Amino acid sequence: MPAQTSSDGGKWKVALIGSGNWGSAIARLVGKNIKERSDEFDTEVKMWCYEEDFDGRKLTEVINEKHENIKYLPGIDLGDNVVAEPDLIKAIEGANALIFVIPHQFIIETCKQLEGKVPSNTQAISLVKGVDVKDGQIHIFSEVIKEHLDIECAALSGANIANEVAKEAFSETTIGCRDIEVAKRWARLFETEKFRVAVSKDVLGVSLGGALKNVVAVAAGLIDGLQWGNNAKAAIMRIGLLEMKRFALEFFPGTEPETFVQESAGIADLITSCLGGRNRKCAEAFVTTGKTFDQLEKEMLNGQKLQGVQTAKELHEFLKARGKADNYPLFTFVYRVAYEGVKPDTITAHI
Ligand SMILES: NC(=O)C1=CN([C@@H]2O[C@H](COP(=O)(O)OP(=O)(O)OC[C@H]3O[C@@H](n4cnc5c(N)ncnc54)[C@H](O)[C@@H]3O)[C@@H](O)[C@H]2O)C=CC1
Ligand SMILES: O=C(CO)COP(=O)(O)O
Repeated sequence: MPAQTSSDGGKWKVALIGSGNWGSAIARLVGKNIKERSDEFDTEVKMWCYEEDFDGRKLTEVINEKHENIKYLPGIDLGDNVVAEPDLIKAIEGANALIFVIPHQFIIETCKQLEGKVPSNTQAISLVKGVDVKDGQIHIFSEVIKEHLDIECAALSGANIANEVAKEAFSETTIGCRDIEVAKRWARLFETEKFRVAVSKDVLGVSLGGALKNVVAVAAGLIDGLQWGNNAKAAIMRIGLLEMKRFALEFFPGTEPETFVQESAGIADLITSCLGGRNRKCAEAFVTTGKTFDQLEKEMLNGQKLQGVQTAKELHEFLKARGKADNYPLFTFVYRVAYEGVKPDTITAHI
């Protein structure tokens, strides 16, 4: 069969920037898919790893020997066409399709290292859940990546707990991409029978659903820690979803409100994160142990990163500068609990 072409023509050579819990699960999924679609994708997938020692050895060496990320996704075979690479520039060499999948706090420093080194016909997609707040401005990471590297950048987000996707349990996701041909090609790269992809033009809504739900998931975890039960948690999800949508529409004109209620990147991600995510888990322990979020991240996540608490801080900085913190009471409450010692059990007086 001849190679399929898309708006940029020819085969895509894919590289992943990131190799954490979600990064590794996605590397496995993409690596497996690519083997079956070698007519339009190069079969080898380079996966950039932020190098570290693990049991006295380099983590990348162990990943490449065992085909398993024993630290961030233990027990899952990544496949022999996924190759870990500690050098960022080598990892993207020859690639024309970049998947960004690192914790949001590291995106800017990583993009800076890539500036001027990425050919202009490269396509990118951000799987990062978070927002960038700087100098009173707020941006989604697709925009940040586009700005730094001068390339197009789509977004993928959904109800996608990494360990479940890695085990091939059924999930849905949403790709936000303005160019429909490119969107379809990203969908062919990611879609499997068990990982169902919907395509939308709403890059903003897709990105903001993933970023903002992390803050709501922290609130849901506080409710679990307080043992207030399911009615209370459902209320937090409902109030949180409305706050997410309102924030997106107020500060990101052009966001499609339907994305929040119709797409996996909206309500479904909110639900799965409030039931089973890391933000939820650590927030529950915050109440039951009295430890700080920094301590809990270190003790409970084995190197994985919390996104919701830092996002609450970034949103607060942005909203406070505009005198609008009180208009977003749930986001503001999470910030105050994490950083100002406000007691979780006062939530009903705040929201
Ligand atoms: N884990 C999950 O279930 C899901 C995560 N996401 C999102 O995907 C993004 C990436 O998450 P994960 O892959 O789970 O990461 P993770 O939470 O497992 O983070 C650990 C990764 O960060 C890397 N890291 C540490 N310091 C770094 C630095 N200075 N520069 C670059 N990398 C560094 C580590 O080497 C490791 O690969 C996040 O925004 C997250 O919200 C999205 C869907 C599901
Ligand atoms: O984004 C996620 C699921 O879609 C994972 O959320 P956590 O970071 O809270 O684990």
